[in-house]
Amino acid sequence: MHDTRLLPSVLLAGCGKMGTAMLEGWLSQGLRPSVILDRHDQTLPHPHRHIRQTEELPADFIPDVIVMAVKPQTSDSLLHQLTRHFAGVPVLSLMAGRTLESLSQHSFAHTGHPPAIIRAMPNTPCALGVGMTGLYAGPHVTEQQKHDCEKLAGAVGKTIWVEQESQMDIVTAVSGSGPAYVFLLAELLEKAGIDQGLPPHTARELARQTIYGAGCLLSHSTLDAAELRTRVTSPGGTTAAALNVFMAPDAWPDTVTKAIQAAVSRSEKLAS
Ligand SMILES: NC(=O)C1=CN([C@@H]2O[C@H](COP(=O)(O)OP(=O)(O)OC[C@H]3O[C@@H](n4cnc5c(N)ncnc54)[C@H](O)[C@@H]3O)[C@@H](O)[C@H]2O)C=CC1
Ligand SMILES: O=C(O)[C@@H]1CCC=N1
Repeated sequence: MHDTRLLPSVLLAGCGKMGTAMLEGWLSQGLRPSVILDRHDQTLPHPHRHIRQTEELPADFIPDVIVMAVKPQTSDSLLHQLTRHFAGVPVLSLMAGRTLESLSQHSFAHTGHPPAIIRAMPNTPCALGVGMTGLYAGPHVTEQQKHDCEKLAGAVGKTIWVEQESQMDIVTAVSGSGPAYVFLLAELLEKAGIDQGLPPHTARELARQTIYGAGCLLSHSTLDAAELRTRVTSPGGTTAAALNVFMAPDAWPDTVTKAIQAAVSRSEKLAS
């Protein structure tokens, strides 16, 4: 009998930046005995096991969910081997851009089972339990399989289901890649503070804590982001002076639109 207080067991294929972020959160919550497959060494608490290649899969192990967290460009042969080995086990694919159609080609074709694939697009704040994961379920997924995948994603942050697969490209561009945009803002704020004459450690502390504090305010407030912005902006004051630069039509509004379009378009290309 499974311990229902624990998260579903996983075969986590790929434990790099994203796989590690999810795994850290899962381990801190309690995970049924799982296997992590990665070429690189991993230190795991008992009873979880690390293997370097599929040939080392323990004979007594059947996961509740196969989690694919390798690069989308290099996943095909691994997916092929794993879905042959674990026929009928659902696949939770974290891979940007890989569509159900392209994943299906490399999965259950040989087993006679229809592919049970759920796509998920998490982000690295999952490591601290404050991630955001968009989810999309394919047609052959049972309610129990959806529930297991949502439990895994929900253990490391918020989850949201999208109704059309094409929307996963937009989720990827907005929240999957999103932390990188915020880290870039932190870098640029820190640099600007130094350029204006602050000591580096002071500029770093100001930039980081400001982004953290603004993120907490957004998370706890029911107000629109625009209203929170307005509450910082005194008429004729310092914020207005900076926002006049940021909000010029060819500045942030245009740049953010173009950047998100570029990410969506890259996600679409990764499908082929
Ligand atoms: N990094 C991020 O913020 C996010 C990444 N993703 C998705 O997660 C996936 C992984 O991305 P990252 O973690 O950034 O990449 P990564 O390169 O850090 O991790 C991939 C891991 O897979 C392992 N690996 C690859 N092929 C293997 C094989 N055949 N056998 C054993 N181990 C193998 C590598 O050793 C590496 O540790 C990608 O598909 C990406 O689209 C999704 C959301 C966010
Ligand atoms: O850059 C990438 O392709 C992955 C997907 C979202 C975040 N990292």
